[in-house]
Amino acid sequence: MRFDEVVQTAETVASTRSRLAKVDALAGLLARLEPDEIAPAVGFLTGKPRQGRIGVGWRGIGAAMGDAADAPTLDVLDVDAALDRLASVEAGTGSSAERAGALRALTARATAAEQDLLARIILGELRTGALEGVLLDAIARAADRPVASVRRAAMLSGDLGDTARLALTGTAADLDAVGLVVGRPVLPMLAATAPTVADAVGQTGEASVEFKLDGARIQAHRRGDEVRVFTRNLADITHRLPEVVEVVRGLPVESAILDGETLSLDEHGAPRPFQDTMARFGADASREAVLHPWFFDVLHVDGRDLIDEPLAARLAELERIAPDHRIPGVVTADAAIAEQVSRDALGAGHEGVVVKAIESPYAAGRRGSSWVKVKPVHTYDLVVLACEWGSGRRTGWLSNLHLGALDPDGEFGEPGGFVMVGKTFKGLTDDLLRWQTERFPEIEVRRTAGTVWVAPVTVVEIAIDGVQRSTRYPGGVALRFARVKQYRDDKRPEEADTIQTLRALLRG
Ligand SMILES: Nc1ncnc2c1ncn2[C@@H]1O[C@H](COP(=O)(O)OP(=O)(O)OP(=O)(O)O)[C@@H](O)[C@H]1O
Repeated sequence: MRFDEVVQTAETVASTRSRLAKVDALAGLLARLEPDEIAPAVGFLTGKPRQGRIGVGWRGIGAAMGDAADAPTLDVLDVDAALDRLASVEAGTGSSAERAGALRALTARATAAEQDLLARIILGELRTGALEGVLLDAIARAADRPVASVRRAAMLSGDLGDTARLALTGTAADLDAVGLVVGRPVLPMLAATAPTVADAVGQTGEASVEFKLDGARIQAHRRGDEVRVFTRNLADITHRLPEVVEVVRGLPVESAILDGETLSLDEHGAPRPFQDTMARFGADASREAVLHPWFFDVLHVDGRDLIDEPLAARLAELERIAPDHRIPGVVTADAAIAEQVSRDALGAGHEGVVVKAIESPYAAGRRGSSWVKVKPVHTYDLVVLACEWGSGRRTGWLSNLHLGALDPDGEFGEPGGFVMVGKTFKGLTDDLLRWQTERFPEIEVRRTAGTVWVAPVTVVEIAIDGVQRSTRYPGGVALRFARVKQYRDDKRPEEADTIQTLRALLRG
């Protein structure tokens, strides 16, 4: 298939608000793909190429976008092969020139619309949070399979392209046979939010009310002596967490998949700031903080998949295999007892609680209502749209952040775009100022004397005291007393909080 057909479908999907029309366009495209084109095309549509990170940034892309071809000639497999070449350039002397050459060879054959999509694929910058859900429907439609089967396979394999290929080319039984594989990460189950613990328990009924530790999500897989640890986004960080690997290797099991949180504690056992934990996940990992794993779920033990078992059974297994590494919590249906757990959690310096329906299965990759988090401090994940140069003590540093909330349906602009809701320079440490002054020019899209506008790819967690109506900002809402808590490298922009969530606070 011509790459241009993928471009046109992506344009159709972006230009309509109708979910049905999006599914129609995508299902039509999927049905026309050859088997070996399916996984690459799904990678193009979701901005997550099969090859993973390509290693070309904004500057590299800008430099490679010369004259465009008049007519489309590229095939899906041409682009896939070119991305293979780009991704396989080894870092080292001459690598950027080699990458630039390979990229220019590709873009020279692309039309202007194709170049545009290529840039966004390579930067992984497609706004596709909502699109993945639509794609699941489209795959189900094109393959004539139940959406539930497609979703389950996608969540358990963590790979939408592979799932599409299997759905479209295999039998229904092949799709249903996709299960957990020890060593292959599963999309984690996520939590909804409630304003109070009583509301949360009202929603779940009898629940495991657990401390919500403010660390980083980990998924640990063990087979024999081999242990692998993955992040919330399924990146393999085994080599960064030797202490966690040791703990998992010491458990009395042959194989297991565990879900939990890791964080560092100070000498009194109180949690250290989230940044200390995240520093260990980053490229310049320091070894100062020792990380402890705390597990709250178990998905597999010794050949048995547990994801369809009720939480009560999974917790019993967890107690059996890792009693010393369980997250603190209490099983109760009584709101007063649950409130006490929350007070204990906050008293010990943690974020709040997660209230989990005791009968619920593990819904991989879903933010359902079986898990409900309650955090007294309001924090929201927003996206940096621009940054202003500081003054006074901050002269020479990029300081004041322009913050945007996700607008998934384009209620205030382009679907999947971001709506500005406020600015802040509060809460920024010198380390963060230094980091953003280095980082933002790398993702700059334009600048004026005082401000650098950046690609909307950086997620930052912001604490606020509330919101107020605004005539200045297009979404009609502005943050009150916003301050930076931390950058969330483990979140993608399409996972940011939405403008609708912030607007709902106006009513609250
Ligand atoms: N006991 C617990 N059970 C589940 N998740 C927990 C627990 N303690 C801490 N967490 C963390 O809280 C998160 C649950 O909230 P959610 O599913 O909304 O993820 P999130 O989008 O990363 O949220 P947040 O930004 O609040 O951490 C998990 O991803 C996990 O990292």
